[in-house]
Amino acid sequence: MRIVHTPQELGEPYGAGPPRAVVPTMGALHEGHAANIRAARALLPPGGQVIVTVYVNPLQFGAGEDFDRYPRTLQADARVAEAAGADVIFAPSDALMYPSGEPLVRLSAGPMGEPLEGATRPGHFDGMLTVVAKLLHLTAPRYAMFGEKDAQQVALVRRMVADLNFPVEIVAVPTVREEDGLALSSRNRYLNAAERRTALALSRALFAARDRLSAEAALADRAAAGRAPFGDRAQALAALHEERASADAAALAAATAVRTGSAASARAAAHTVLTEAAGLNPPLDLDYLALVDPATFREVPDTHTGEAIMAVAAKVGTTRLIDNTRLTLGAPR
Ligand SMILES: Nc1ncnc2c1ncn2[C@@H]1O[C@H](COP(=O)(O)OP(=O)(O)OP(=O)(O)O)[C@@H](O)[C@H]1O
Ligand SMILES: CC(C)(CO)[C@@H](O)C(=O)[O-]
Ligand code: BAL
Repeated sequence: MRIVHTPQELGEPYGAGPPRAVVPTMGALHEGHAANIRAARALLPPGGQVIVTVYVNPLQFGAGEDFDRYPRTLQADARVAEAAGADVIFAPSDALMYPSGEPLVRLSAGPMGEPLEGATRPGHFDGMLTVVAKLLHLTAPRYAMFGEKDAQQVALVRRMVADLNFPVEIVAVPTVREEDGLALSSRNRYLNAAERRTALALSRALFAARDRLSAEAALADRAAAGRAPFGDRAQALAALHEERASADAAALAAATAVRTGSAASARAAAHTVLTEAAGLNPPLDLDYLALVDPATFREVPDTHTGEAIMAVAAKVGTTRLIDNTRLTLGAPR
């Protein structure tokens, strides 16, 4: 495996050589990145080239964010990339990426870039799309891999290549998690042990929403099959092994108005976990919990049925983390 710094060193330019798959990263590689690299390898025919880009893009960081302290670990990254099956790391310089300094012309993410990450990090997605466009020009891949952990990012990249006719297929890779559920992230290395315990609330909130929906669906199926109903709603969810049921049984018992499989139900389950984590030491400082339409990243109404993305962002100490999961909201029963 080679580390190169210019597009010329990548070999045949602009699609003339064997097909390429690119994995754009900011380095500090972990198993999540490795999954992207393995997925890239699996897509290519023999002789194809897997390129991992490593570039900490100043344009997508706001003032006061962690650009300066972001981990830069190129030699260790090379070992992870090679073990996962990459052929080359492309680590461009600032001078190559931004030859005239801060670019006067840049891409605009538009309305899908405004909520959630876009609201907390103004300009982040314009900077991200601008660098991704440049990396795609420089590497000329057939495929480009992006993690579902950054759900709004991959949705925006898909729109960019569709709206601007980029000749590349965007491939989304499922989120890799630690055994206890924490989504792998380069920023996890900022966490001490106590902060890491608090940070677990992000994934636990998402799982609580998912479990609530599946417990409610099972409950409705049971009723539809004519089997005896449980004593009350809380008892029913507990019997169906919903993780949170015992902790918020009272709230559930009172929540008779909550429709089976509804957005409100999912939001309530997640908020129970996040509220509890706000009282931990150190506390979880919630930025947002959102249940959004995957096509717009706008909040879905309580009447929404079908696919939705539940996304969460929070700070623990000085570290800001994000996570998300896909949920299917049921029709009213
Ligand atoms: N746990 C994960 N599973 C799968 N893909 C991931 C995971 N974490 C990051 N990725 C993907 O790897 C690519 C590069 O991400 P990046 O280098 O920013 O790493 P990161 O771990 O997300 O870091 P950060 O801490 O900055 O969020 C992105 O497409 C991202 O979605
Ligand atoms: C896609 C990306 C490499 C662009 O800088 C970055 O946003 C990331 O690491 O997700
Ligand atoms: N993982 C997305 C890149 C960023 O946080 O800037």
